[in-house]
Amino acid sequence: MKVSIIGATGYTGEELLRILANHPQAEIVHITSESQTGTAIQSIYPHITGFYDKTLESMKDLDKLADSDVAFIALPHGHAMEAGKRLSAQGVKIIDLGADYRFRDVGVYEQWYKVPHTHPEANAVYGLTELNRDAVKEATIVGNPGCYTTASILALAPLVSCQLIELHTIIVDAKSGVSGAGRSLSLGSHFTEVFENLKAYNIAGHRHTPEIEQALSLLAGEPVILSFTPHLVPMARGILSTCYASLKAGVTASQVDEAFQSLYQEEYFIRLLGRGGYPSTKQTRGSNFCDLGWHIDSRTNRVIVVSAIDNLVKGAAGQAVQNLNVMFGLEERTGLEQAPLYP
Ligand SMILES: NC(=O)C1=CN([C@@H]2O[C@H](COP(=O)(O)OP(=O)(O)OC[C@H]3O[C@@H](n4cnc5c(N)ncnc54)[C@H](OP(=O)(O)O)[C@@H]3O)[C@@H](O)[C@H]2O)C=CC1
Ligand SMILES: CC(=O)N[C@@H](CCC(=O)OP(=O)(O)O)C(=O)O
Repeated sequence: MKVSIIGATGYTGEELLRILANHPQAEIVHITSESQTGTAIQSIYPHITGFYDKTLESMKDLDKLADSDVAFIALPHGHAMEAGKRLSAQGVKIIDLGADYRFRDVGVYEQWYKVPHTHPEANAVYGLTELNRDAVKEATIVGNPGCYTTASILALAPLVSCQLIELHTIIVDAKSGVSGAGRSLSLGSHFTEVFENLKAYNIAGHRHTPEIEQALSLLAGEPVILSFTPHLVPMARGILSTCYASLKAGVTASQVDEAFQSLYQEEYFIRLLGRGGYPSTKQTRGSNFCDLGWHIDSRTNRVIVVSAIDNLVKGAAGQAVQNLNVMFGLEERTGLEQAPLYP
């Protein structure tokens, strides 16, 4: 299978290379960068072996990439649509790691991302694999989910689909490592700003809010709106999402347990730590696992679900490769079975 990566110099591009180096069916044919065209990838990311002969090409000559079976796009939002449109018209399957193909209603995308959608006819599938596997199988364009959204939707999906919670009470409180902001330099991700610091940002306005709401609304069969607060933590990788909701009257702890078991017991990448479980980012670091633990607070009648992922793996490149495997009829775990890196 011929694979290209558009935007290979960023963190998620790097992570795709790291994972695909161990994927027996993937042959990397093109990798692109605009700032470092002509540079060998080995000189940028010497820790990855397996691609010593690969040099970064420009995506300006996009038609050259048409010999690929599939292209991963790992660009900032707003930049995937032109490549997606042109390459998919030439029969190349697309997996976009950014936000351009995540929304069913392009009006919602335009409202939150402040960019016109130039490929509204794409018929893209939202690539949260565990919830959308059948559609991903048939997809030609996949909008790979965001990192906070993957952790949060997987945490809340059992409760919403089994109708166990009051939908208007959902609160998502999530923390991310700094690689979630990408590799380019900015004041907010500067070492002295982040080290020994913990802060919330984009309260009541983060762009992952409508993405979580879209997925949960589809599961609920009615509109869901919720509060989402992201935080930046001084670590390189990892997302911990703590999700709260009020239980509907009469819902028991064992109904909550059953909801998680019935949705996820067959899912290799979802590890249920059970009622009373405490997921942590280090237990998933470098892996495609999502760990879930849930608690019932009988004093407040709330359920609290804790979810941990690696933002660059299950939150981006790992899930993208999981989707690649589903789209091409491969065993879903191919290239993704590495254990978390601990401690
Ligand atoms: N980091 C994370 O944890 C996650 C990221 N994502 C999404 O994945 C996408 C990539 O993220 P990430 O790898 O972190 O980002 P980085 O900032 O690390 O990398 C961005 C990449 O895009 C290229 N690029 C930047 N600006 C432009 C431009 N104007 N035109 C063309 N290429 C450009 C860069 O290449 P060069 O400058 O060399 O040309 C680089 O390869 C984003 O949409 C992000 O939101 C999704 C889930 C998680
Ligand atoms: C720590 C940090 O800055 N994280 C990023 C989320 C990265 C991401 O997944 O954003 P997309 O939806 O654009 O893919 C943020 O909050 O914007």
